Amino acid sequence: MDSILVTGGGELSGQIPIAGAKNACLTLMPATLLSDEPLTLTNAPRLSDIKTMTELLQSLGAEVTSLQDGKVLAMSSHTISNHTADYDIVRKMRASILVLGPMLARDGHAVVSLPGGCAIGARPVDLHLKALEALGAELELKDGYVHAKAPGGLKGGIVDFPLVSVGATENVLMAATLAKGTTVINNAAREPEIVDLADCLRKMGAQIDGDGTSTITVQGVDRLHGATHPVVTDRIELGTYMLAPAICGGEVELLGGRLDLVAAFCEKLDAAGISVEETDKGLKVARRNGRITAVDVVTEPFPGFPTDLQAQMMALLCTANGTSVLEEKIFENRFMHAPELIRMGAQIEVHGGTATVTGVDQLKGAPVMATDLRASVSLILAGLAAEGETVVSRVYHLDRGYEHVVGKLSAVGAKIERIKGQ
Ligand SMILES: CC(=O)N[C@H]1[C@@H](OP(=O)(O)OP(=O)(O)OC[C@H]2O[C@@H](n3ccc(=O)[nH]c3=O)[C@H](O)[C@@H]2O)O[C@H](CO)[C@@H](O)[C@@H]1O
Ligand SMILES: C=C(OP(=O)(O)O)C(=O)O
Repeated sequence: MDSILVTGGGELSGQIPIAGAKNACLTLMPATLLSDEPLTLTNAPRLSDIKTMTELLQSLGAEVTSLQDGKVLAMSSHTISNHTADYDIVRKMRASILVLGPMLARDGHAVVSLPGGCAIGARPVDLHLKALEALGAELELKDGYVHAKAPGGLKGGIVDFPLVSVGATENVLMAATLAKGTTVINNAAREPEIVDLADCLRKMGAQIDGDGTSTITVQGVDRLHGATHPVVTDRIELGTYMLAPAICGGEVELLGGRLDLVAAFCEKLDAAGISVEETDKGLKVARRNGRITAVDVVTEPFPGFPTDLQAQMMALLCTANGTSVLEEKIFENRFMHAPELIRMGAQIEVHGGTATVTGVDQLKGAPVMATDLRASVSLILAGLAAEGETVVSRVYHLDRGYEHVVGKLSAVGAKIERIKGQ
């Protein structure tokens, strides 16, 4: 198993290009199942999760061709030849549940394995299922699979989400595009990935209003057609690399970065003493002066501070002046990076969903273990600021969400390399 060796110290300078968003691409790809015409995605990220979604769609009968080194995905789903999403693929990636809504909407039946829990929390899919039931789906849970039917086709309905779910909003939004009549989704997620999905679906002929707000209205249409769509910039990759100069010093420009994607995160960076400037090409980030100032962070659905940047932000706050309190409100077990950061000399106390971080002068390199995607990259960021060498093991988590992490960070002066087979 590969690991990443980071040698700390030294300021960073230069440019890092930001890829298309993993989480947008993973919901745009299943949209191909809604139409018998081709859907082409440009600006796709080159990630193992995208390969997994490719494998899943192919298992359902879709053609998926990766062009231009993986940056373009040409997909076509003339017919869905298999309506069962198998456990062996679904268990690798929770976003697999997103094939349920499209298959059900197009052909009136689908069988999808339940994804099960994961390291950061239980992550049930009850909200996906209830939302589809509101559109007339008949569901049965059997042998670990959701067996879904809509014999006369889905019908528009009112979906009232009791809590904000990105995936459930995406699933029902896709399903509603082909349902008969009008669907209203209340308490919908407002993430940029939802807006990107709605933009793509509109290009395919869907009638959607209100995406980006808490109420989305969908007027069902008889069929969707083909389209070409660029995947939105990855705001989590953007935020992650914004933290590199914040932690190490220096100045780095994030190409393709947009303030509107990371506004709440930038407010916290500002309070911590990090400057963010808009340029023609993206965002330029530098540490204003001296030591980072401690700040408190609460994770929330968009437009709040994203849970997917909490681990990376914690890495920054480990060397801040003062005590920071981080409250994780989305996932019940998303502080697994804390014990690893403690191995590097950080002072962190975790009680339930709250982590209290008291800044230390200097982190020290150590062997550490990645437990999930964002935890992995937080350990790399901490390693960049630490004295000596840090070896991050289990980096397959990282490959799910960061393309060319070693190349991107080396290009701005970081001392980082991938070590094969350790
Ligand atoms: C592929 C993808 O886009 N993943 C993102 C997506 O995950 P995902 O779509 O799975 O996250 P959700 O927004 O659905 O989860 C939010 C909360 O709702 C709960 N919940 C969700 C669904 C459900 O049926 N029942 C239920 O109780 C979850 O356990 C969690 O506590 O949004 C998360 C929150 O921004 C991000 O961290 C993930 O990176
Ligand atoms: C939690 C994440 O992804 P997923 O929902 O695919 O597990 C993430 O991107 O940080």
